[in-house]
Amino acid sequence: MTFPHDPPAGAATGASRGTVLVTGGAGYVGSHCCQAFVKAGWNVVVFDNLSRGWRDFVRWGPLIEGDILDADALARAFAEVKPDAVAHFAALAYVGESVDDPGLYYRTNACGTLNLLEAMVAAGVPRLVFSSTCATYGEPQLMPIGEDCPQSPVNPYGWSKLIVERMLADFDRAHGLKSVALRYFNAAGADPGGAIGERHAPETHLIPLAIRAAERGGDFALTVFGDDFATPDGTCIRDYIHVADLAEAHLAALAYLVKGGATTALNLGTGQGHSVRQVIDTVARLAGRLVRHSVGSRRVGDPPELVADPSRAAAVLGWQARRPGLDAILGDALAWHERERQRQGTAV
Ligand SMILES: NC(=O)c1ccc[n+]([C@@H]2O[C@H](COP(=O)([O-])OP(=O)(O)OC[C@H]3O[C@@H](n4cnc5c(N)ncnc54)[C@H](O)[C@@H]3O)[C@@H](O)[C@H]2O)c1
Ligand SMILES: O=c1ccn([C@@H]2O[C@H](COP(=O)(O)OP(=O)(O)O[C@H]3O[C@H](CO)[C@@H](O)[C@H](O)[C@H]3O)[C@@H](O)[C@H]2O)c(=O)[nH]1
Repeated sequence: MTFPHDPPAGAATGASRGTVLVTGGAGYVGSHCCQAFVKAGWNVVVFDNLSRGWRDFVRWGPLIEGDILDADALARAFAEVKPDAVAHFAALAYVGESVDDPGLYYRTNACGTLNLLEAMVAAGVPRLVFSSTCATYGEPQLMPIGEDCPQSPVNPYGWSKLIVERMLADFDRAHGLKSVALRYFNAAGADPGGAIGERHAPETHLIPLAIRAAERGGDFALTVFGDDFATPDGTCIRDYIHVADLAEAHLAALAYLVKGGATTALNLGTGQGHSVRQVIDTVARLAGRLVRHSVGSRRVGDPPELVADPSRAAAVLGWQARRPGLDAILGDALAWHERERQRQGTAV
């Protein structure tokens, strides 16, 4: 495989580091990464079908409206953009939906990514940063979770991402395509500058829903999915990682690949776990309002605790979360949701 689009030696120190094609760049994590890439001197072009993304989140480069299931559209995008690297966020990411409609998830996340990898090989683009997930670990017994923990997903979403990790190893062996699979724990928070934030429709994630319960008072109540887990307060524990920290890790991963780094997979988390109750209490304290909630039954497939050991990402990328702790994450999330509420003129 030849790599006609390699940036010239020294490009990394010049005005532009090159161009990143960002699939899923109109979504939550992808848009924050576009912002960080451009700030660091990369050009970005977003490739997104807007099925779950937002046109107003595409602010740092042009949008090519296209589907990763459309191999011809991908080929055209590579011919036009000639990217130096790809950051691949485009995927479907609702665990429950993946259980109900596994075909949709294997098609989009696995077949779509296969199309992307084949387009990269055909176009000679040698490096990829991929959004993987801690859902590939399933329900590990030992905390914190290191990268060598056995990967045994418990839902089709997790399997669809693990299959891609397998593809990445094979595409490196066969074609020399180098990649970093970043296994995020729970992405959370919003751009500290307030330009963009977490917007999913429908919204199923804990933090936006807890904020909605605080903002809407009597109108909406959060359901806590179980308080009988074997955790200190009975509710599930997750490792919430600020989306701006995720963006910095993506930048570090690009730099690592540009320097010739080997294909690898890394956890992105803070190493600290927080329970659902801690999230609710912190939102209530920061918002100065009650978070109306009731306790419901467990959600199928929710492990009691998922906390990262992020030490390998520190060693390989020189990265660590700079905004750990719920106050920083929830403070930025609250500020963004307040802006959204004002923008829409209604509660979100
Ligand atoms: N949010 C999290 O906590 C989290 C955690 C671990 C991993 N991830 C992964 O990170 C990535 C981004 O997650 P997110 O929360 O920003 O999701 P998101 O839904 O906000 O963004 C996904 C983007 O991909 C686009 N997309 C979906 N299918 C597409 C297709 N067939 N062709 C082109 N574009 C398509 C959507 O329109 C959307 O803009 C996903 O791959 C997800 O699996 C997210
Ligand atoms: O209405 C709600 C929503 C969530 N939770 C709980 O809150 C925690 C976090 O849930 P959520 O915000 O839905 O995130 P996850 O289900 O953990 O999934 C996210 O984090 C995963 C990695 O952990 C990623 O793979 C997924 O893409 C991403 O959506 C879990 O314990 C849920 O049981 C509730 O109690 N009530």
